[in-house]
Amino acid sequence: MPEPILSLEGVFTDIAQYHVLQGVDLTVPAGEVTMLLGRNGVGKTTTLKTVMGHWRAREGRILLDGTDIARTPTPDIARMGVGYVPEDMGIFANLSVEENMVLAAVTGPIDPARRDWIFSVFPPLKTFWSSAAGNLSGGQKQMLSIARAMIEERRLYLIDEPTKGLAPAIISTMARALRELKAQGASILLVEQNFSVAKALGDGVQVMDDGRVIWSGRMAELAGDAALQERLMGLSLEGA
Ligand SMILES: Nc1ncnc2c1ncn2[C@@H]1O[C@H](COP(=O)(O)OP(=O)(O)OP(=O)(O)O)[C@@H](O)[C@H]1O
Repeated sequence: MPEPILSLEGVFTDIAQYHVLQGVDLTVPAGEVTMLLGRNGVGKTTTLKTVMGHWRAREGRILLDGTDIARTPTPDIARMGVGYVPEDMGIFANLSVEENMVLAAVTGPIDPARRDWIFSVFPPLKTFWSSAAGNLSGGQKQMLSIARAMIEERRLYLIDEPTKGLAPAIISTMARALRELKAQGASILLVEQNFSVAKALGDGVQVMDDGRVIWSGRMAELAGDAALQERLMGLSLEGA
């Protein structure tokens, strides 16, 4: 198993009076795609937001390549090479696709080679480069959201439900983009409810319930064990 690029150790996060994360322990091995699975409302999004510093852990350690970032400001976490794709996409509707991308590049101007690679992965972003992001289709907005995280090479991507509500052809485009990222050596922590996508992309799996990780292992093991899927998530990956 490769060294972890990210480890959470005993992370507790409160939102208002709610104890949402209740001692999350998880690791993301370098160069792997780690799926974060679990029923609705168990704390997957809160886990990503806590890593990114949008919510602050009350307790616990968040180690990025061994450095504790639990108290690090979010912009510094981004500059340390963590890209975040939020569930609500986080794009600026009134700005053009280009302006959205320029704002997402945290270390300097956009590298033209990187931009051309993104155009090859998501061709509509080239077509609509000067258009307002608010006028894009739902799938194109999701492409822009992922492209914003990809505009600079990151060590770790935190991606929240990138295929939610999308048509199958666009889901394939997303899956291809994530595979290309991985092929470049990036590590990815991915929340994904579409199990055929999860199965196709995931190397490792962490399953959450009630604010904790209740199972971790290899995707091949979970995908091949219907009883385990049922026990962990009340769902079957069979036939997905
Ligand atoms: N801003 C908030 N205020 C109050 N409660 C919140 C807030 N954000 C999340 N929660 C609660 O925290 C719990 C975990 O939410 P979270 O979004 O992390 O779950 P999730 O596993 O990502 O779920 P889903 O799959 O539905 O997105 C839920 O009970 C949710 O209602």
